[in-house]
Amino acid sequence: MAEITSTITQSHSSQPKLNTSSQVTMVSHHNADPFSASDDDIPTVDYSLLFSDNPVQRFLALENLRQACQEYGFFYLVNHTIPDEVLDSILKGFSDFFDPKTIDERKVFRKSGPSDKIRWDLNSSAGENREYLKVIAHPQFHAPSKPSGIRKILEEYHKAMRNIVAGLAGAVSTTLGFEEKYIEKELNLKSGFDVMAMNLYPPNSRSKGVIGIPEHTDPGFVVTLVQDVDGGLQILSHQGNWINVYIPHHAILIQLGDHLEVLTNGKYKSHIHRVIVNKNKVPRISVVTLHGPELDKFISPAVEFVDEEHPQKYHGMTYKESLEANGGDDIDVQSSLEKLKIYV
Ligand SMILES: O=C(O)CCC(=O)C(=O)O
Ligand SMILES: [Fe+2]
Repeated sequence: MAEITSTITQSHSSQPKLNTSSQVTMVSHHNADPFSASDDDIPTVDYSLLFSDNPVQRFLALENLRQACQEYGFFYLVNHTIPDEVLDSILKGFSDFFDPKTIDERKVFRKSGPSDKIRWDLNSSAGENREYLKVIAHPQFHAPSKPSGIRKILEEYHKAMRNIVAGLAGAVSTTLGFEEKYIEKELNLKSGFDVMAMNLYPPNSRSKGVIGIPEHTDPGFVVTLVQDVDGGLQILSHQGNWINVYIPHHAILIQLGDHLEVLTNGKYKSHIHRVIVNKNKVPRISVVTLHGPELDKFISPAVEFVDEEHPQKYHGMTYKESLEANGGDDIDVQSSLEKLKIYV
């Protein structure tokens, strides 16, 4: 792609003047990578300090969480209480699950209808390059039974992650100035609808294009993500620049979901992200959980976030309606944030 740039020259008057004739220069962008991203910092939140008995420590940790939610919308969670072995075993478990030799066994989970509880697919095209398994993990837990042990590993991981998310809901409520149970009640997280996606991205040598998963935001309260190796997850910041994600070993990436954005009338936002696979030498596995509200819960901006200065920015919908608003079904959870937004 080439771009014409004009040069600004100083004329005799003190006003700058646009020179459109002889000094027009051609700037070539043939080598510009449209998927490049910066290595800007992503905030880190210490989970254990959010519950510290030391009031000063707790206050500072909550303030750090508030800034991470308001100024970024995504952060690394450390000291989070999930044992390293639980994280290692889910990543190892899915590395075994995605064994290329057993691909035919996974095909039984190909889409069979809108009420699938487990779904598998393999996309290998210019627009998306990943193999994935999705399961509905809450309120009822579903999992494949092979390879042996995978169900137990998945269940243990999901249970531990739900505990963390319940703690985060309390802490995030506090940062918004509410009592700890606020988000839990507004979204009815106890009966929340959780979907897990285990993704396998190919190395660049086996990819049909640069995109692992195209740009999107995710519905729900928060998304939790763990991975085996760094490689290609990028998030679009508030400022509009793409940032590479490098998750510290055994940390969890937290991304705020669309329905926290709706509930807070845009104070805490979800962020567009994508996965780019063109630099990966090895395959990459991620385990992503969308922790959602109860399906029948109607979610709209809470009155506390709406006033003359902050008019209502989103329509209300039940969680189920919003998942289906873009033609997705329950397990194929699709963001419908654009449909929820009120444009004035
Ligand atoms: O695998 C990743 O890094 C991101 C996956 C993702 O965004 C998703 O499954 O919603
Ligand atoms: Fe996502």
